[in-house]
Amino acid sequence: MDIHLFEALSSDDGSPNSSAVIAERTDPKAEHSLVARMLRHLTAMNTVIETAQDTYAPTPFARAMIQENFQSTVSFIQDDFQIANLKAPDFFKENNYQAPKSSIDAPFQYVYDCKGTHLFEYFGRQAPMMGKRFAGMMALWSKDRPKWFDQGYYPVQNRLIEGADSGKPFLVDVGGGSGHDLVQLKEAFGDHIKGDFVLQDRPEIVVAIAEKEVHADIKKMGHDFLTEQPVKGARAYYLYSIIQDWEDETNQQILRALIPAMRRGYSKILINDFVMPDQGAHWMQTSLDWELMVSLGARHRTEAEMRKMIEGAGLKVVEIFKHPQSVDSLIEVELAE
Ligand SMILES: C[S@@+](CC[C@H](N)C(=O)[O-])C[C@H]1O[C@@H](n2cnc3c(N)ncnc32)[C@H](O)[C@@H]1O
Repeated sequence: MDIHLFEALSSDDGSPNSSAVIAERTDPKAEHSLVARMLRHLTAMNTVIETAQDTYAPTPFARAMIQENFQSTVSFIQDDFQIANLKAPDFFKENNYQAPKSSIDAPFQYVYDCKGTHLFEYFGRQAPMMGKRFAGMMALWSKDRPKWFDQGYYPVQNRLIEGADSGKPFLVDVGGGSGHDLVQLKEAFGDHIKGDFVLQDRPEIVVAIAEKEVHADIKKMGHDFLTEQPVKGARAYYLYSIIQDWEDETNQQILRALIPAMRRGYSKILINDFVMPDQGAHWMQTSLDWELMVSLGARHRTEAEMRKMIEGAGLKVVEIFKHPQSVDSLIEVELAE
């Protein structure tokens, strides 16, 4: 990425070129023999197609690598995060092989020498561009997987759109990152939904999200979700990949902060998260569970653990929805009786 190899490969609209031509187009310009070796390896990895001897064309994946979110994802995983995985054994050794119990004392903090600072605070205080790369990765993570509002998953029409007051906030994406979810929901339902869409995140993340990335009519708002929700009476408060990031006490604080804003019998909280099965977890769940431990000292929960945590915050689980081709769950929550 540093030498813009994927851009060089995809110039000429992806027509095949020799390694010499591709090397000539890298920026900063890399030595031909280095680029040729990269291309040979990328071919072996099925990222590039060798159409003839020493002649290369990009695959759709290589072309996608030009997009900002793909580049953010690779940079975050490779440059920012991989080091925490590599050093995790040292962290475990120093901590007598105990699993991290706190989100401010995990392998990430060990590596970045920031014990006492949560990953998201670290982004805000010391590394806003790391935070932006992280948000790009989250946007890519949800791409081309079933969306919570797709057919066969959560019945948005019946459960949210019907009965929604026009002119009132429709959905608040709490800790919504780059806003990809709201953008896609808006694209899927268009004018069907009358109320406002609100994207909330930490102020530095909201500032870092470029205007072009979210529709102008999605309101953007810096808000700390540990404090009382300022948007009152929305149809839904949506939490995607939020609950998985924190320990139970903090999650209950996040959920309780929504309660004063909720209208009884009308407002819902929608939690989009992995719910770990009691047996036979999918590798996507187990590997993300590991990443959560390394970066946030956090974990995925089983259904029983989720219910206990949600009910302990003074709320009730109405129903848990799953998509047949996905390992995510959408938990619909309302105020307790
Ligand atoms: C795992 S990401 C999920 C982002 C988004 N929901 C998505 O799925 O792409 C967690 C998000 O929570 C945000 N966040 C962390 N602490 C926060 C706080 N105290 N208040 C508001 N947002 C916060 C982070 O900035 C980040 O965007």
